[in-house]
Amino acid sequence: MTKILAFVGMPASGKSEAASVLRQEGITVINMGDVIREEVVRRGLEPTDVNTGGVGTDLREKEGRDAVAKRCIPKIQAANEDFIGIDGVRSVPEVERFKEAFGSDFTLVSVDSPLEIRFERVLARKRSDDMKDISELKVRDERELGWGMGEAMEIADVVVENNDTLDEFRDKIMALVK
Ligand SMILES: Nc1ncnc2c1ncn2[C@@H]1O[C@H](COP(=O)(O)OP(=O)(O)OP(=O)(O)O)[C@@H](O)[C@H]1O
Repeated sequence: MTKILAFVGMPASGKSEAASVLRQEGITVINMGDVIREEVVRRGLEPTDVNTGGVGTDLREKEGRDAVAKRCIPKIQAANEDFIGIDGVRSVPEVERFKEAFGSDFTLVSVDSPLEIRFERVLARKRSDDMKDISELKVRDERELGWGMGEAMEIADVVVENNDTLDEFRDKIMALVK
């Protein structure tokens, strides 16, 4: 059976950093956002932020709130690997779908970091779609919480705090992998 480590967390909490620790260990990481980007391409649309958001909403409306998880499951099964990472869990129905498919081999990890620290990191990473003001990060937090991410974080199997150095955080993720 495939063991799965899936990450959930607020914007800029450190999910990509956690995923990169897995990748460095040679573990395949499936990004749930990529599933939506694939559907954008399949529909012949440009991969803009608006189109990705629209297709994500449309998929959830037509195929249920666990739509993206449902599309990830065959990918995980086809990969036929011992260990897989998942970046981008956003709601309880997704967690339920994964638990139904993989049982106790599925471990949900909540990456926790306070707003102020996340905002400092956002300023430092200079990503094109990032916010310039802490109030914009709060708006993004609210949007994610509106999709049920808070509840998904509450049912996580493990909580990893990321409010110290990057090295310390990477060590914690490495310990989980081991
Ligand atoms: N402990 C840390 N110390 C310093 N910088 C960190 C730490 N953890 C993460 N970062 C940096 O903070 C930024 C945000 O982290 P990351 O991109 O991993 O978050 P994310 O949860 O994937 O964000 P999003 O959901 O917005 O895509 C990145 O530039 C990352 O390198």
